[in-house]
Amino acid sequence: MKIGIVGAGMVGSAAGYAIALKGTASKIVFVDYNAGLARAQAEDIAHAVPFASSTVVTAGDYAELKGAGVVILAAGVGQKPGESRLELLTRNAEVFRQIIGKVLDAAPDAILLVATNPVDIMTQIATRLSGLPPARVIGSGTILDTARFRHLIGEHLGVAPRSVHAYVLGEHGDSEVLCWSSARAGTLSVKDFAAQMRVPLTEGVKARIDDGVRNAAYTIINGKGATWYGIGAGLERLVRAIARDEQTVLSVSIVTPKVEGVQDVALSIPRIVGAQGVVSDLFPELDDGEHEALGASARLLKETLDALEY
Ligand SMILES: NC(=O)C1=CN([C@@H]2O[C@H](COP(=O)(O)OP(=O)(O)OC[C@H]3O[C@@H](n4cnc5c(N)ncnc54)[C@H](O)[C@@H]3O)[C@@H](O)[C@H]2O)C=CC1
Ligand SMILES: CC(=O)C(=O)O
Repeated sequence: MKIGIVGAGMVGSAAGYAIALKGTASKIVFVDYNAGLARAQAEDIAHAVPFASSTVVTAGDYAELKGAGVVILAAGVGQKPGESRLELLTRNAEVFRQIIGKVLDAAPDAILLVATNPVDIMTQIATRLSGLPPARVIGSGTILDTARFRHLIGEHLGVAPRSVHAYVLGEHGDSEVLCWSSARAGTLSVKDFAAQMRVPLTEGVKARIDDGVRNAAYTIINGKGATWYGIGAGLERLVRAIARDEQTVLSVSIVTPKVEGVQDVALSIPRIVGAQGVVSDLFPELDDGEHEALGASARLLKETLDALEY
């Protein structure tokens, strides 16, 4: 499958690098209004390919996206230290106004994968601007937060993160909901796993993990200016699920008819992803506190979108 990546900065290039190393795509095309940057990223990543796969990596104008099965949207500004994702909205909504039409003119059949922040609202904007069905405009949503959650649970319990089955729901942002009530390690609830392994899983430990997940972006941005490896790998995972029609469960954001009483809001819940995009939503079982927090997250996203004139 041919993949387009619009926005050849840190996130776009990390996604391209992960896709090229894994050989997930036959071809990658970078597009950026900084054409020199797009060419440089493509050339640099192409030099990694002989070690790993046979992916062809190039750069070009929007017309070069013709035939792409997936186009990743990673164009726009990122957070400065201390800035929230929601504060990027006005600037990045303008970027999407400039690029979505051009992407669709060249690649009308592509599934759009949105990474630009605030990713849930940008996904809703991309859905409206493109006129595509919600199932084909997928925000990376909490795919990254879910990975962070699994990493920290695995580290604490002494088990591989791939054996941890736990999800972060709602906004990819400050109001996200760590779903402890259904978190499992292997076949056990994390509570029972911790008891069997004699590892404490106190409210204090949970609060530390919550803080580590919720504030990871702020911490990393303070240290190196931006985050890119985690989301680059997450975007590759999503492309793979689509390219190979995997029917894999991933926590991603699409416009959803109703969540906790809030209508038409883009946020993350676990969903099945395959060649047609999102195939099904899987509403998880939640405890009362998680229901309430997911409702608050949905209302925040909806109100923020409604306040934006576009
Ligand atoms: N969804 C997620 O989990 C994550 C999302 N992000 C978000 O991804 C976005 C990109 O972040 P970075 O790659 O670090 O930023 P960056 O500044 O390194 O790259 C952004 C690129 O977009 C390009 N661009 C800007 N406006 C454009 C336009 N109108 N047309 C074409 N290209 C345009 C710029 O030239 C630049 O190369 C940000 O909004 C950031 O917050 C970052 C990390 C994780
Ligand atoms: C920047 C961002 O959204 C993240 O790393 O979670």
